[in-house]
Amino acid sequence: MTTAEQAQAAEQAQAAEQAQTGQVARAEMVREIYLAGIAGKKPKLSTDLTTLEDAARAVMEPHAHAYVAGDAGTGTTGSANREAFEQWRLLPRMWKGVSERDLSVSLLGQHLDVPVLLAPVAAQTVAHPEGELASVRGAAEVGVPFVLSSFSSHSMEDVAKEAGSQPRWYQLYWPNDPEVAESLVRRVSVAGYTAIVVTVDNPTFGYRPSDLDAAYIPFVHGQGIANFTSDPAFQAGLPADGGAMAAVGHWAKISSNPTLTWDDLPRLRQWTDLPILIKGVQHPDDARRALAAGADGVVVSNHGGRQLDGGVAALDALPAVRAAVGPGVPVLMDSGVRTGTDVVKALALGADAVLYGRPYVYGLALDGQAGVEHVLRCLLADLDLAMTLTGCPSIADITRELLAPRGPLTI
Ligand SMILES: Cc1cc2nc3c(=O)[nH]c(=O)nc-3n(C[C@H](O)[C@H](O)[C@H](O)COP(=O)(O)O)c2cc1C
Ligand SMILES: CCCCCCC(=O)C(=O)O
Repeated sequence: MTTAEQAQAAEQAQAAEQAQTGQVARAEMVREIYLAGIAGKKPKLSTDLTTLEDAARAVMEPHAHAYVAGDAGTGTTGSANREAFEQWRLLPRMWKGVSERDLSVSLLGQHLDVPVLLAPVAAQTVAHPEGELASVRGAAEVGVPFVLSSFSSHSMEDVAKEAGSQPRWYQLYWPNDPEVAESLVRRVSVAGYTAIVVTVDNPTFGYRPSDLDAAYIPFVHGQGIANFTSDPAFQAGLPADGGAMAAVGHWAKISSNPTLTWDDLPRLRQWTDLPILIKGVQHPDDARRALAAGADGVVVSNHGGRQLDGGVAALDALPAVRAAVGPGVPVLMDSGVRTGTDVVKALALGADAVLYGRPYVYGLALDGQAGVEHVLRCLLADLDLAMTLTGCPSIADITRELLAPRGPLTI
């Protein structure tokens, strides 16, 4: 071996050792909340999600809680999302050597410590004054990547400064103004975001009785429009003497875009080299069309049941979408994911990773950054334990064989 080869081998050995140590440290961190509980240390916030949501409801302004919790119409899509997870049971396997678990995945060429990202949630200052700044810090602390909503309360640049080294992605609501759309997209890469998630299930706001009864949506009150008010192309379209209300009015005019078709996607490609995921896909043909139009992957989602009432559960749509796009294409899912075992079920049915939505907003409302961290630690501890108990030392071990439909086994 030459000296150069020896040095390279030593470097590789060191990198492998560091990865191993990092992995073990992560597993310990993930389990911290569980081990603390067993050791008799009471957590500040509940580790039970229903209790946590009740506590959040008690501290949040009623209209803010209505906005976060709200579903479309009679809530049947929201209920279907949860029922779909209940239809499946885990069938664990024993003696699979699970003393160490590796929760990491590789997606779009990026290393993710865990197969969970924070879902884009608009206007987070309704839950806590620090909004997305606290959420992204909490996520970074536990190694969870963040997807920032187009309609965030803080600008993408300000959020980026708080994000640490975890990957951050940007969710795009493609505005009905080409100059603003292009300007936003170009800012995304400059601010260090590493993927764009284009949401397609929102050509208009859903029919949400809780918001209508409370006569409240955050944007009308100037919350959730920071990416626009900080944008030069948006500012150029404002009347000179307009003031804050003019910004809200202009935002309302361009923020939703029912004109879009799949033929528009190549235009986005001209503005960015970043990978593009399409969020809100439910029909397998739409997944195929998204890829044909230039997308790199899809997010199976019904927006947490907030858009269309009476829709299919996202988990029920997932296997057909996976089958349509084939094994190598990134497929994420959200809508109804609440626990570590839900994550295992989604992965077993074809997702590469999940987006986690409302629960972290409840953590944010209860205790800012620490609340988000708490909720994520609970989820990841539960996921780590679920992998241990089902016999999965790595994410690749989570396969369809782990699942059985409710009822007697037919194996
Ligand atoms: C308060 C709230 C605001 C949301 N804002 C956005 C948004 O700006 N962009 C987007 O793509 N999805 C948005 N979503 C949808 C989430 O990204 C995700 O699809 C949904 O929360 C998943 O459902 P779950 O929270 O019930 O699991 C929002 C969801 C909530 C609850
Ligand atoms: C016209 C689209 C408004 C979307 C608001 C943010 C969102 O996705 C949600 O509340 O859900």
